[in-house]
Amino acid sequence: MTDDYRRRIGKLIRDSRQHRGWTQTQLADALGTSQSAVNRMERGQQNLSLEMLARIGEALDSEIVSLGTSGPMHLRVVGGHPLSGSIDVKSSKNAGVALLCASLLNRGRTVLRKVARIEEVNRILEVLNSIGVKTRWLNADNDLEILRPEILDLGSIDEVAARRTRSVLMFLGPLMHSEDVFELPYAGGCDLGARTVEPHMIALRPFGLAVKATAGSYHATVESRTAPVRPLVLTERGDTVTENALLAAAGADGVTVIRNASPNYMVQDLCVFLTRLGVRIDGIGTTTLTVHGRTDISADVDYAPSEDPIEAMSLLTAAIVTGSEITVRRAPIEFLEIELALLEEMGLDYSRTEEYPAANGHTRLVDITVRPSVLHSPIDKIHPMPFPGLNIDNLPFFAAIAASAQGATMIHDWVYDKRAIYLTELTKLGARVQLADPHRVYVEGPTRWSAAEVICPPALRPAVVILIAMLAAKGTSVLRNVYVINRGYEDLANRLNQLGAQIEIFRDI
Ligand SMILES: CC(=O)N[C@H]1[C@@H](OP(=O)(O)OP(=O)(O)OC[C@H]2O[C@@H](n3ccc(=O)[nH]c3=O)[C@H](O)[C@@H]2O)O[C@H](CO)[C@@H](O)[C@@H]1O
Ligand SMILES: C=C(OP(=O)(O)O)C(=O)O
Repeated sequence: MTDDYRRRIGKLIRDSRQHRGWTQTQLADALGTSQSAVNRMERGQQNLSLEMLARIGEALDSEIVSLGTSGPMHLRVVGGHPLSGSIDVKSSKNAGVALLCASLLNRGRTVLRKVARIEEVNRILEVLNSIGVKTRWLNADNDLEILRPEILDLGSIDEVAARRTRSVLMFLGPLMHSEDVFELPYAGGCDLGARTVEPHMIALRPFGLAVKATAGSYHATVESRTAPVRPLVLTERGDTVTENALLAAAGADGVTVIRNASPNYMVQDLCVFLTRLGVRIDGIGTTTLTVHGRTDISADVDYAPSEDPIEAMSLLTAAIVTGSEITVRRAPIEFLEIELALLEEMGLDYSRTEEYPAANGHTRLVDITVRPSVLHSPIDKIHPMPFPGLNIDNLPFFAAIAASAQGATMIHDWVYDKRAIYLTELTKLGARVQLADPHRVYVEGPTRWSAAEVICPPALRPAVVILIAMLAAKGTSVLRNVYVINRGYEDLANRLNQLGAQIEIFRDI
C-alpha cells in the first residue's frame, strides 16, 4: 500500500468514525484492537489487510470503507483446538425483530437496549426506514432508538429488504390499527421449505383484517376495527402468529383472549414489552393470554430484550463438540432446561449458577459451565416440540452433538420440510449422517472430524452446526457465504476467537 493510499484510507476511516459519533477507543473495542492502532490507521501509518478493512466497514456501517465488504463473506477455520474461557449470550434475534415490529404500535419514543446487531435486524430496520420510521443506533452497546412518524409512507416500502425476512409478516398486526388498506411483500427468510402463513390470516380475521395473497404480495384490508368477541383460538401454537395476534390485540379497543398461544421466549419478551407500553396482559408465559387493548399507545419506553436461548445452545454445542470447558454466561434457563436434561442423560458434565434476572426484569438467567465429557447416544429419538418442549431451533445442534457421542441417534425434525436434509452436509466433515426421509436423520458417532470446504446451506442453524464441526476438525476448513449465519448471530467468528478459536473472515472482492 503506498503512503498516499494509506493516508486517504485513514482519512476515510476517521470521517466514518466521526460520522458515527465514536471515539477511537470505541472503534478499537469494536475491532478488538487498541486505540493507538486505530490512531495509526487514521494517520495512514499502518498497512491494512482487506480483512481489517472489511471489519472496519462493518463496525462503522460505512459504505466508504466497504472496499472489502462488497462480495460474500466466508470463514477460514483452523480447527482441532479446544476452546476456553467465558462468553456472554447476546439478545435474541427473534425477540429483536418482534420488538422492532411492535414499535410501530407506539407513538412515543422506543429505546431498545443491546439489540443484536445482525442481518435480520438490519433488514427490518431497512423496511422501517423506508416507510418513514426514524431509527438510530445510540452507542457501541447497540442501544437503538425508534421514532414512528404519525403517517407512514407504505408506498415506499423497501421490497428487497422485506422479501429477505419472514419477520416482516409481523407488520400486519400493528399496521391494521393505522392503515385501512395496505400491501406487504411476500415474506422470505431461511429456505426451510414451505412455511404456512395461513394461521396468521386466520388469527387476524376476527380483528377485522382481511388478507389476500396477490401476485408477489399480501393485500390487506381493514373491514372493521374490533376486538374478537370470542376467545381467539390459534390453529397452530406458532411463535410469530402468536406475536401477530398479540400486536393486533394490543392496539384493539377491547379485551382479547388468545388460546393455544405460544409461551416461547420471544413471545414472553414481546408481552413484557407491551406491558411497558401500558397494555395489560394476563397469563404471560402460558398458552392463554388475556390482552387489554389500548387505542392510544404512546409511551417513552426503554426496554432490554432478553438473551437468546438458541445462541446459548450454539455456544454450549461448540464446547461439547470441541471437548472444551467454557462458561456460557447469561443463558435464559427456562428455555434450555429440556436441552440440558437430555444432554445430562447423554453424559454431559456441566454445572450452573443460581438464577439471576435479565435486564427485562422477567427472564431468569444462569451461567452454565460445560466440561469435556464422554457422551453416548440417547435411547430414544430426539425431536422438538413447541415450547415448553425441546426448542425447534435447537434441534439441529443435536446432530453435531450426536455425531460426537458414542452410538446411533435418530433426529426427527417434523417441523421443517428441508432442515434435516441440510444436516447431511456434516458428512463432508467426516460425520456419519444418513437421511432416513426428508424429516429424519440417523447419526452414528463418535466422529473423527476432518477439515473440508463447504458452502453454507441456506438455513441459519444447520450453517452454524457446520461451523461448529469445523472448530472440531483438525486442519483448515472453509465455510462459504455466511450471510445466513450473520442473519442471526452477531460477530460470531470474532466472539469464538475470543474463546481461542482460529477463524479468519475473508471476502471475495
Ligand atoms: C422470527 C421468529 O421468531 N422465528 C421463529 C418462529 O418462526 P415462525 O413463527 O414464523 O414459525 P412457523 O410459523 O414457520 O412455524 C414453524 C413450523 O412449525 C409448524 N408448527 C408450528 C407450531 C405448531 O403448533 N404446529 C406446527 O405444525 C408450522 O406449520 C411451521 O411449519 O418460530 C419457529 C418455530 O419455533 C422458529 O424456527 C423461528 O426461528
Ligand atoms: C428458522 C429460523 O428463523 P426465521 O424464522 O427467521 O427463518 C431460525 O432462527 O432458526
